[in-house]
Amino acid sequence: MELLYKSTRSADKTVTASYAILKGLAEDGGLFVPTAFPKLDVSIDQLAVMTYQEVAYEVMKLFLTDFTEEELKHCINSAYDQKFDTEVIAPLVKADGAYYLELFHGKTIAFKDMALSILPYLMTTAARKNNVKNEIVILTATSGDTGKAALTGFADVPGTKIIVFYPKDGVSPVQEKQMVTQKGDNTFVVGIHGNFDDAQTGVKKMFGCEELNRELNAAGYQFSSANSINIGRLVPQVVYYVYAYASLVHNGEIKNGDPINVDVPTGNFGNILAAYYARNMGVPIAKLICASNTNKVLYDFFATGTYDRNREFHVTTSPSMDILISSNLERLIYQIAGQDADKDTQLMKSLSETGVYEITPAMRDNLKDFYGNYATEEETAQAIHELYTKTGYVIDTHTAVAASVYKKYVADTKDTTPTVIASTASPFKFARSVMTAIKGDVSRYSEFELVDQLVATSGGKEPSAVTEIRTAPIRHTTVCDKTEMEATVKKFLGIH
Ligand SMILES: N[C@@H](CCOP(=O)(O)O)C(=O)O
Repeated sequence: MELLYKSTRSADKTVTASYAILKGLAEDGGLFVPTAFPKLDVSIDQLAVMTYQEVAYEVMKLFLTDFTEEELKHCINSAYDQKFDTEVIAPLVKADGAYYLELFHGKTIAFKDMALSILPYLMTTAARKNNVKNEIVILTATSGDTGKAALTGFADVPGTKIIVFYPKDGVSPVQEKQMVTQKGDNTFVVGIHGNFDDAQTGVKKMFGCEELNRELNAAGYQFSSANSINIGRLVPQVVYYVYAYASLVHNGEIKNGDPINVDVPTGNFGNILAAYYARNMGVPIAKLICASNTNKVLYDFFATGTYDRNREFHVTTSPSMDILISSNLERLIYQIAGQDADKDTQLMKSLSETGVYEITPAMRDNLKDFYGNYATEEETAQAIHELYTKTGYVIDTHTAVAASVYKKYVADTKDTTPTVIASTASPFKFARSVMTAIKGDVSRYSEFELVDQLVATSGGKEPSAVTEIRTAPIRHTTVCDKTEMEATVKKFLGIH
């Protein structure tokens, strides 16, 4: 049966999956959502003996129904074969009573690779299916991880250009070096004087600007997105939650049907939303634990029902989560409002005009499966230190936020349901913060000296993503004000 998509902000128009992927964001500014959640049509026992690629097909075929079996399998195999440094693409590591789902074994050592390895294939297939003649310009905002993963995925992909905006002073040194050394004639990287929210707002503004889109089309271009606002980013992320559950069953850690909790370090709300989608497909996920850093806008939202971004923005040691406007929350809002596009539009208007919205008591009732909490900077470092001291296992700062919140969750609820913590990035991306947490003051060492120390401390191997950037030449030096993003895009594309 064909699954169609509609915008969170308009009730009537439906589009195909491939169209939604091509557009990235709906014309009315809303996010594309499936008109219904498909249910898994194979059993968990069957999934438990499948490879990651096979599970990916079983999940994605239900969402991307206008892709043929051959097209989808080609996309999946091209994305996941030999691009990950472990045999198991998303291994589960048990440590201190939780299961860490390591999602960082792709080329850029962050969970974004799980979806951005496949998005370019989905995008080019979608372009072919929809007879797109324009070149697709992938506009991306990043707080550190999406940028490099998207650049790597789209570099030199024919028919595409990719432009990434990142906060100049808001990412880790490794994250920045990964991006500014990116090769590929179709890649553009821009540091902005502003934070991630400024970058994301600027990108969304360009998507919605009719005049700019007209000029772009006249020059033979059209925009799309590599952020999780694009449904083509979200669907591949659903896969690893299905896979994690099936793996726990396969490994005898749980029995088929037993509930699990999922705990996700959260910024733009895409990763935890993917777990929510997996739950709606039939995966027995009990609680969705939303872990924030000191930018705790989501914690406050779950606690009060009011979303309020009018607050101080903190630059933290988990920079990928330094976000006050969590775009994907809109998809959840739409769902808990009973798929009411008018209600969603009203709340999003309030968010953009005042920075605040409040959901109704009925909507709050629909949030019962979520638990929100946050970790301070001190608690984040403590989580890394404690886990390392107890088990020798080293986690990055974002995963540590989730680990710390998991402790709070257990203390609050006494719930002992097996819990999967999404381990979203390699500790090597945040060597300074991780080594500081483990060893104390390491300010006298350079970033790469700390990488060396981390190899010794973790007993691991330096990821090739880090080795590559040690000596790689800087290729991107553009920096602009947050108000100059559109002009910068036009300059790159030669539009005057
Ligand atoms: N954490 C992100 C911010 C953008 O999130 P996305 O999942 O919507 O791409 C980053 O690392 O850039």
